[in-house]
Amino acid sequence: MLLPATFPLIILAAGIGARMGAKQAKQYIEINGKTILEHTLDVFLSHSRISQIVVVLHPKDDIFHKLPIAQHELITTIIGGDERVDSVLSGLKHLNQMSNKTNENQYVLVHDAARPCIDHTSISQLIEVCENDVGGILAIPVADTIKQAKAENSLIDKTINREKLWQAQTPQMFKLQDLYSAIISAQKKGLNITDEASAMEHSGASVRLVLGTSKNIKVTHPSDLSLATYYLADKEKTI
Ligand SMILES: Nc1ccn([C@@H]2O[C@H](COP(=O)(O)OP(=O)(O)OP(=O)(O)O)[C@@H](O)[C@H]2O)c(=O)n1
Ligand SMILES: C[C@](O)(CO)[C@H](O)COP(=O)(O)O
Repeated sequence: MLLPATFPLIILAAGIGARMGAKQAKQYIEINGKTILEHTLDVFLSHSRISQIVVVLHPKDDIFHKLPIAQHELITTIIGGDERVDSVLSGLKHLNQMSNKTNENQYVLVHDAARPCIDHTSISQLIEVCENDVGGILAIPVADTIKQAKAENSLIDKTINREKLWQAQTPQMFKLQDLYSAIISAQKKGLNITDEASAMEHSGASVRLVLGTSKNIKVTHPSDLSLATYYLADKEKTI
């Protein structure tokens, strides 16, 4: 019987967490005795379909290599860039260099270190939908009424029909070569690429939306920490 395929993962941990405003980058804030980055890595290291993890770090990071998890055999580290998309490119280039022969069908998953509440079921569902497809992302339908502001920003221009609106999450999964080409081409056109899917969309690809959960928050502002703490404690109870 054929074993299910396994895939490399890029974990983006090169941000500075400006909106969090903590002393250290937000991925190193401790929740329930572990850093946010360790929580995130633990979920993927214990998932049977992840073959290796490239952790993308800030050039001035002097914390990661002091953590015991840095010694894990599936983990390698590299240095990221100024913007999130530059860090993704660093990860993709590294994986390309590591593989002996270029495999056009090699998929890769990309995930924000700042999303520690990701769960095994969501990862499995994303992989099952995407592994023989163009690729896709975890996302959830927008739950609130959405307003568009006028130029002045504090007056409502109109209410947007939210029927087709989804909030993008990570992980996102695409073929490595397709994603690399899509990002390079989007950058040449000067497009603002805030996630992997947007680069793929600009390349004309039909990207799949895979239903995630609202627990997979991106820890961005100080107020997100209590919610992440609650979700992570809840997750540990169920393991
Ligand atoms: N140059 C960058 C910028 C961001 N990230 C990573 O991308 C994820 C999502 O980005 P965001 O939440 O914006 O993180 P920060 O850039 O750290 O936060 P801020 O924008 O508030 O500074 C995070 O895990 C972050 O570490 C990265 O690897 N490289
Ligand atoms: C990729 C992402 O997590 C999707 O929601 C998000 O776009 C990245 O965060 P940023 O704050 O826009 O850098």
